Amino acid sequence: MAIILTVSPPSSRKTTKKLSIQGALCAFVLVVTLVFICILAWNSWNTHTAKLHEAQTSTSNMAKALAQHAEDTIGGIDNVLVGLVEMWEQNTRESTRLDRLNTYLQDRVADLPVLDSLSIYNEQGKSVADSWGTESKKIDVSDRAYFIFHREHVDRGPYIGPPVHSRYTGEWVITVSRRVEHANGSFAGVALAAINIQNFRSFYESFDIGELGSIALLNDGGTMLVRRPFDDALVGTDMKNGPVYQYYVRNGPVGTTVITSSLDNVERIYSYRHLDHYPLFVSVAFSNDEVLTDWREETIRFSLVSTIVIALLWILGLHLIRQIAKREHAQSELRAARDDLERINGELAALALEDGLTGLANRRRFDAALDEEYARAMRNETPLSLIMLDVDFFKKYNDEYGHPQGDECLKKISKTLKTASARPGDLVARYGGEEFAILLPGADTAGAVAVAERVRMAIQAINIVHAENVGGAVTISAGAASFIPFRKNNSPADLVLAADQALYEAKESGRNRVCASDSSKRQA
Ligand SMILES: Nc1nc2c(ncn2[C@@H]2O[C@H](COP(=O)(O)OP(=O)(O)OP(=O)(O)O)[C@@H](O)[C@H]2O)c(=O)[nH]1
Repeated sequence: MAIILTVSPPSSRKTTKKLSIQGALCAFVLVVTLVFICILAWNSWNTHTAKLHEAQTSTSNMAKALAQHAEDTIGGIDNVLVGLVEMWEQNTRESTRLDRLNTYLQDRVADLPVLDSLSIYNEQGKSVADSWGTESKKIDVSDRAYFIFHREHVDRGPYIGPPVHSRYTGEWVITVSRRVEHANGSFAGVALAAINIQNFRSFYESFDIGELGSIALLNDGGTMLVRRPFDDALVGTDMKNGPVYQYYVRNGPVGTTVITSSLDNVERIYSYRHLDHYPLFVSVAFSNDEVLTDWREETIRFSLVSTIVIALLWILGLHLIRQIAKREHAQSELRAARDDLERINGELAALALEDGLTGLANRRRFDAALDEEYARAMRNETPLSLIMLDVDFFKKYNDEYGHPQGDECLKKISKTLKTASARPGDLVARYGGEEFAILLPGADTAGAVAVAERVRMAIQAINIVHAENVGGAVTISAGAASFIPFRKNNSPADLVLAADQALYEAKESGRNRVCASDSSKRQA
């Protein structure tokens, strides 16, 4: 027998469910990725802001410290100048005093390493006393800005001039000077302190401001006094139009801003501070690029790690999605296979209880049905009847017409048996060979005999030619038996035996007839 297995396609509901699980997983991975990227961006932005803020705080603190340094330096020197002016004005032109003054100047310069020289010039600009000694007597400073300023201004305050090359050493110096007056208030000369800018340079070099950072000391007129990185050409440069000076002019004595330098085009975070008592201001700057170097490297590192993590997440997610898809597919195939198997099992079970030739219940099913009905009849105390039928002279039929024809004959008889015993609870079975059984639950002997008689006549009526039989057509003999199991206290086998004995009696008494196992026999 060929069994055709058909696999049912997965239902659309399952497909939708599968898609929704995969979609949810996809959405989850996407959300995790986006959250990850947002956290990374947020963290990066925070670090960026913190780094800039940190740099601003550092430059601001440094500007304050350097302004204080300049303040203290200039202040200390100015104090010396104040004393010097006082000493000179009170002891003018006393040669003995001049010697003492020279020594005093040399001692002060020795006390203050930041000082390059201390000197006093008369109203013609000629040196009259200085820390260098006699050689300096030839020096004439009448053309210097500080000399002209004091000659033309009665202001007694300190004057900080633009950087100049020292006429003693040729080095760049920053000059701090005060006016000296005669007793009548007329101009008597200038007391001058020269600061070698190398001192400021060395001091500024000691700070860690990176490769591209800068420190500058400017006067209020925008003239560059000292700058790190040092460039000889920049000393004394007018920076009035520079962005830092312009920002200072607009925003007051203290400030921090990001500006691209007009000198080297480097973008820097600038903090500047004006000195409290002198017309100078200091600016400190860190290169934006250098400030953000660590941040940039960290961001690149984080981004790389995050990219790897996200890639792994996606690989894992896609792998999971594929696994789920495979599992869903396998499950739907399994379900389909199980359904098919159940269906086939049902068919096989039916086939296992069916007679292959006639399609009637087979012997196994008959035995099971007999036990079942027998038990029920016992419970309900109802009668159970059995008809055993046998084709008359069937051996002769086979001999005459051949075995295949005999099969056809059995099929026709089976069909007739089925239609002739039409009650729903009746079971027609092929008992074996050319012998049949009809189980009639609820039927008593009379009913069973009636059914058997009806069947016998029906088979005779289909008139299957059987030359060797009496009447020339196929006939059957039947034996009927009926029990009420409870009362009789017998077994199913007893019912079969009783029906079989009645059948034997029918055969013995001439065939083509029905016999009952009890006294109520009837002849066809
Ligand atoms: N064609 C065919 N013959 C079968 C089948 N089963 C049993 N037979 C034959 O049925 C015949 C039964 O012969 P017997 O038992 O001698 O009985 P009978 O010839 O019918 O004689 P009585 O029963 O005494 O009337 C045997 O020849 C079996 O080979 C079947 O499935 N197909």
